[in-house]
Amino acid sequence: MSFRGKRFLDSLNDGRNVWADNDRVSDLPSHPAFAGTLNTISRLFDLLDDVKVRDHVGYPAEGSDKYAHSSFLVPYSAEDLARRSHAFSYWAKETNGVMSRLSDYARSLVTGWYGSRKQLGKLDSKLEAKISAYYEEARDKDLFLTTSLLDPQIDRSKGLDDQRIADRYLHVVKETKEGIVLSGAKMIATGAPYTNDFLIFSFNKLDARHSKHAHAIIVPAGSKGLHIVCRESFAEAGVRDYPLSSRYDEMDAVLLFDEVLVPWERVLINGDADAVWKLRSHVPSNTLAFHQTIVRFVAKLEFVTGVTFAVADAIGVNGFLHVQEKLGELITQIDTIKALVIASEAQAKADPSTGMWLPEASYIDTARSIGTKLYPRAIEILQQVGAGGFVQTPAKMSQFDGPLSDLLNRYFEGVSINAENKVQLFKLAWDLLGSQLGSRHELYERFYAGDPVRSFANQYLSSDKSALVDPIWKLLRQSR
Ligand SMILES: Cc1cc2nc3c(=O)[nH]c(=O)nc-3n(C[C@H](O)[C@H](O)[C@H](O)COP(=O)(O)OP(=O)(O)OC[C@H]3O[C@@H](n4cnc5c(N)ncnc54)[C@H](O)[C@@H]3O)c2cc1C
Repeated sequence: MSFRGKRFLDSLNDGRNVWADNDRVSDLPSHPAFAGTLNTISRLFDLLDDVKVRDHVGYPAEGSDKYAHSSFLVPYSAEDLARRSHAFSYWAKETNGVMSRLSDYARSLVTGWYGSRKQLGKLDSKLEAKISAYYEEARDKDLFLTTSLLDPQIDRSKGLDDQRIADRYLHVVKETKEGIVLSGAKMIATGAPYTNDFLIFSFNKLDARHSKHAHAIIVPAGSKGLHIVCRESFAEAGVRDYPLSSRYDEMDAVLLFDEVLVPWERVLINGDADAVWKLRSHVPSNTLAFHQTIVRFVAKLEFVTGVTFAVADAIGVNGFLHVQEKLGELITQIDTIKALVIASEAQAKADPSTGMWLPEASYIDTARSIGTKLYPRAIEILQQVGAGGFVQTPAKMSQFDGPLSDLLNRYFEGVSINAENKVQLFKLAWDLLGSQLGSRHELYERFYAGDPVRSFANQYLSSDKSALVDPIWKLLRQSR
């Protein structure tokens, strides 16, 4: 292992409270729930130390003598944007598109803030300096970052005027010389157990009177009083039977704050609901981050398509017309998202206020919204093509070395694929569509970008309606 992967793993030993079941995990890299995923991430970090591949994922950072991940590159040209896009794609393909939150999303948000620091600095007198210092630290130390923006689902019909809700949503309990002290919960944070810092602010617009809940903060994962409560792990299955779960379980967690002190240098905004909303809805930084989400989505669709094609070949169903229709549909999915990535990059332009070279946001929004429907459909097609084959497998690959070996080799073979390879393929497909990890991914693609219902509705609300409706009235006027 080279320098960066090891430094990343060492950085996790910071006293953080990661809870897996009832155990507080003392050594993440050796714990079966995290070992496989951490091995994957540290390998990705090491790519930046490898002179043969580092240009695929990094760039020589200004003011620093070494490469930084391209998610930290502030784009001022089409070349810069292409470099960012290539890095997102490269990392995503390294995990077969399955890992979505490899920190390049949250890093991009910080990069967008940094590129807009002068404009955002108007929100608070100390914000520009705080953003600059944090960006440089995160870039130069390869910090792994994630976001946690939503509040716990207690009673969505009530808001912060309800005391039960106000007490449980993350809020400031006191201010001290050192910083602000917060209690309450946030959900969900993907990658939480192994992040270095959490970017935390409210996803929803808050009313000015809810100032105790209005903050934008960067919280170190090792903060005293912060509990990272993980969902059930999917990673403990063996690599031969669950090739994805064992390597790529990103882990999701709820964050419980029990009087956590966040030092002032990490408090970007405190008590100002309007300023928090301006940061949260800041188009240039969101655009840089959302761009990552659609680039990595192409890699995921390609992977599902590859698996589905292989399954169709393995059992000889690829000649049936309705199967071909479905396999063709998968290609249209890839091309749809790819085309939106290309369109967003081709129509990129300099942002008038920051000078950053930003991809066209409307195509990115469309790809994110439509992706919530494409992914479940891709998985449905995989199910339709492989049908009962996904459960016609022995429990363990190791049974090929056991007493039934000869019979398994005879009865599990496919068109021109031996039994062992075919079962391995179907187990991979099951891990994608039917395992706990597979189900989590369908949920993820439906919701990671926010509530899809409100996302589609927002596209309508923010659209240029007159450009579409005026021609209708013009035609009708001409028809009178
Ligand atoms: C696997 C996974 C990983 C995630 N990782 C992250 C992460 O790393 N960081 C992060 O910040 N977030 C993450 N999220 C959270 C994600 O952003 C939210 O799930 C999403 O925004 C929806 O919010 P919710 O889950 O609270 O659903 P809710 O908002 O509670 O919605 C539940 C249902 O109620 C409806 N509903 C609720 N309120 C309203 C309303 N006011 N108007 C109309 N309809 C309403 C919704 O349409 C939906 O049908 C993750 C989610 C998943 C599933």
